Amino acid sequence: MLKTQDIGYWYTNEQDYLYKNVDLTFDAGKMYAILGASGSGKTTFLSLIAGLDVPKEGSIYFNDKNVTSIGLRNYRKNDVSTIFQSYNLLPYMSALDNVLTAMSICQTQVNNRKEYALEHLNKVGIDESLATKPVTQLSGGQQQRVAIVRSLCCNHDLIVADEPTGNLDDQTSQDIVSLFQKVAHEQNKCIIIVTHEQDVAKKCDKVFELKNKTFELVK
Ligand SMILES: Nc1ncnc2c1ncn2[C@@H]1O[C@H](COP(=O)(O)OP(=O)(O)OP(=O)(O)O)[C@@H](O)[C@H]1O
Repeated sequence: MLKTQDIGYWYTNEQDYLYKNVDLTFDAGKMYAILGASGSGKTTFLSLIAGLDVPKEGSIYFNDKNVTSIGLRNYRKNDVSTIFQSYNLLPYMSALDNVLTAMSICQTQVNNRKEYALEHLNKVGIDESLATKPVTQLSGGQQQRVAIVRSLCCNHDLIVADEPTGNLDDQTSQDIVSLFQKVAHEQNKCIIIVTHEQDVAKKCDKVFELKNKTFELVK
């Protein structure tokens, strides 16, 4: 589904590159973790595969098409959903409206978008009364769950998530990871998670560790 071919990235000087010649393949129906020390470049890598930035070298292919020929905007709208560390919810809207707005932009094909969104919010413990409050009145962990539901409701084939369980208690974190697992395996999606948590990585089908500027397959 997703392939990186010889990609390299650096911010200011090429000599200070984060990585070079990265050739990785991510398949549909699998959940991946990316581990690595703070500052190693995990978030940067997610922004490349999410089409938010472009590599300095090499190319990224989604279903054998170069994402630059798909067009980054089309790629983000139709193919990939991103869960950001900082949630990036629209603060003046309710949780439900955040999800519905994303579904409308992505043109999610379901019979009743509101019912679908509420059902998915419910699955992660956000009931209708919470879902209709301004999202800024929700706790950090609740907002994180709204951001996760927003990405799942777009029904894109690729979901990338930056520390999606960083703000959640153990039980909620396990529930979210199980939900991701189910979505990957039963709906044939590809899910790529940046995480510091070994427990999360253990539940993934494959794990890459970013170390010494190289991605190593450790599981
Ligand atoms: N916009 C930027 N301009 C210059 N350098 C940057 C920029 N963003 C990140 N960096 C640097 O690039 C390196 C990789 O950052 P990145 O956020 O990708 O790491 P990370 O592995 O996700 O870290 P963490 O686990 O702490 O979130 C860091 O040294 C960071 O300081």
